[in-house]
Amino acid sequence: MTATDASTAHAGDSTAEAPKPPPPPPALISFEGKHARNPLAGTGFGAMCRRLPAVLWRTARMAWAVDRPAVVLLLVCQLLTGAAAAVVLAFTARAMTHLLGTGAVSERLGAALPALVVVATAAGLARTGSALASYADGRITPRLTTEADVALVAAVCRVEASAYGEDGFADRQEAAEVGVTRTRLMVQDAQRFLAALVRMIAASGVITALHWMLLPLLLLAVLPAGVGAVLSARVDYETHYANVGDRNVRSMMRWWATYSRFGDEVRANGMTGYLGYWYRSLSDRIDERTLTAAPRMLRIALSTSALGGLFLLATWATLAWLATTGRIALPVAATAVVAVQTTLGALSQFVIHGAAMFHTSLYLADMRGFLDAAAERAPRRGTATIPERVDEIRLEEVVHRYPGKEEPAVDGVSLTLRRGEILAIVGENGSGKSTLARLITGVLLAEKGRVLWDGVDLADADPDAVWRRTAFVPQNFACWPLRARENITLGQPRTFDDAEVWRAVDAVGMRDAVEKLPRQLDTLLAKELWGGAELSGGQWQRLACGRALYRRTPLLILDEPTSQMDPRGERRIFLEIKRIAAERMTVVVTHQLENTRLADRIVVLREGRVVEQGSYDELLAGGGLFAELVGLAQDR
Ligand SMILES: Nc1ncnc2c1ncn2[C@@H]1O[C@H](COP(=O)(O)OP(=O)(O)OP(=O)(O)O)[C@@H](O)[C@H]1O
Repeated sequence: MTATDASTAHAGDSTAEAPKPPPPPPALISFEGKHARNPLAGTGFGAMCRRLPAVLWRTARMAWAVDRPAVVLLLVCQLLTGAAAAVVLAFTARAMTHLLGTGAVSERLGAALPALVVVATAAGLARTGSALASYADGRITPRLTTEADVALVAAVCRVEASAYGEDGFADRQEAAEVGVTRTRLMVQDAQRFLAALVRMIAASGVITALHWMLLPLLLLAVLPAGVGAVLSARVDYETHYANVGDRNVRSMMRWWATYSRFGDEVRANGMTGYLGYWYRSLSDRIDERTLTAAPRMLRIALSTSALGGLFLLATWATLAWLATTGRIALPVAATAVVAVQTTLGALSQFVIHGAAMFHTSLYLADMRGFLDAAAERAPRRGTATIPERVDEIRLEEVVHRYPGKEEPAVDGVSLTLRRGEILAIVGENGSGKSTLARLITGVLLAEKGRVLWDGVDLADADPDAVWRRTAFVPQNFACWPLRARENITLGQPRTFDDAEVWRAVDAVGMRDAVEKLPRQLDTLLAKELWGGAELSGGQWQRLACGRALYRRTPLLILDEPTSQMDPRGERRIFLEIKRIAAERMTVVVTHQLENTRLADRIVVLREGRVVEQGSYDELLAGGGLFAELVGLAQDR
């Protein structure tokens, strides 16, 4: 995917008189990756129809997995409704024969009565069956949607971190999200399609018994509507597909623009107007594509309706001809009128719901495709386990290049970290520090070279075993909308009481702040939630450090852990790191070079390579990049 700013104008002059450039419209997003191939491109009508049995089968399997009794109830009800429809039609015909026959009215009514009773009973059964089928659908659908949603979230959480950087991954995820919301229509569509199918078979049998010519004509009358519905679904999906990228960026922007955490930036920088303009411009662009499709939809609807109407006219004309030429008796002709209406209704429902199923299946295919793609990107590294106590991490000529980048972010780094050691990683912005931290933890795998934990290559190790032994504070940590307790334990408590949690809270100097929360450790840390509370930026960072300390793992790795902290908090964290260092390997990435005094060794990165390493004093005396950076920091 490429994004190009439609305008690169800059506001150069802030005086009121000077002309200002207009606000730039949203970036144009165009697909160039292989994922951009519309799955419908080159698919013919026949191929589209052949999808239906597969969709039905998959729906049935998914529904069966969530609620078997409801599926059985649904199927039984469909059969019952269909059979009842056939009985209604057949006995209506019988009643008609009596009612339109010869003899006194009372005699004719009397003769027709048994058939009318059967019609009423069957109609009642059909209604009951239909209500029960809706009930079964109501039981299956919410759980089916939840299953799909949970599967999607789990799949995304499981993929290798490198997948996020793949071209189009986020757009495919967005398309899959639409698939999840469409899951709610899946059972309904399938149920209505099946109901119409059963009714159609029943009605076709009855109408064929009246005269063989009627059914083919009715089929011809309905077929254009079916073709039209499928073609319209195709156009609708094409529009949806063209809008995926824009919709994705719009929903991202919507979140950033409306999230309270970023509200100050939006207001105090006067961004509200631009955000509103941007949002509307992008929405207009999406609408424009949708509106472009409208005339195509109209053409399809008009032409297929006209064709269908012609065939329907032919059906009625044939019926009139059969009756007037005496080829069928008058009572049979009257029954045929009812039968034609019923069969027409059943056939129309059949094609309309068939098309709806096809339509839904397109979105579900996106979801399925994404889940398959995510499964392919799940870690497949091997099953080698890591010892409980890790004594050494060794990097051998490690190289990592992000997708689409010319230069590697980490370029041939070799270093060894031993238990009890504190390693500081420093360097200018973009020199590869965070990437190196991600490689040490195995969140990223080396493209070349090896990362060995006690001799086990992370490329062959079970990632869960590695991450059970890791405590990582990334540069961009999350402010979880969980209780304060879970923000420390991350839902992985080590003890049954809170003693360890308070110990971690104390270690980062947060006891006062947590005790002042309305429900202490039970307080939800999200002020948007009822009863929730908010922390300051530095307090959040202290909490993030607290959870890493709580884990007590062989590797503690902190990427800019104190950038928002006051000097007291910063000192406290570093003293704690030093205090517990003997039991583990510690890596600290920092721009606060004074803090590196506590490290046993400092590694200086430049353009992904280690250019210096040694103790604080050695590097300062060396007069290299480190000494220069320290000088710049002191010169501020
Ligand atoms: N997810 C990513 N996808 C693509 N490129 C990335 C990604 N993360 C980082 N990079 C690139 O890799 C290089 C190294 O980035 P890295 O974040 O490791 O630097 P850093 O030394 O931690 O920088 P800083 O001091 O600003 O945090 C940079 O050129 C950056 O643009």
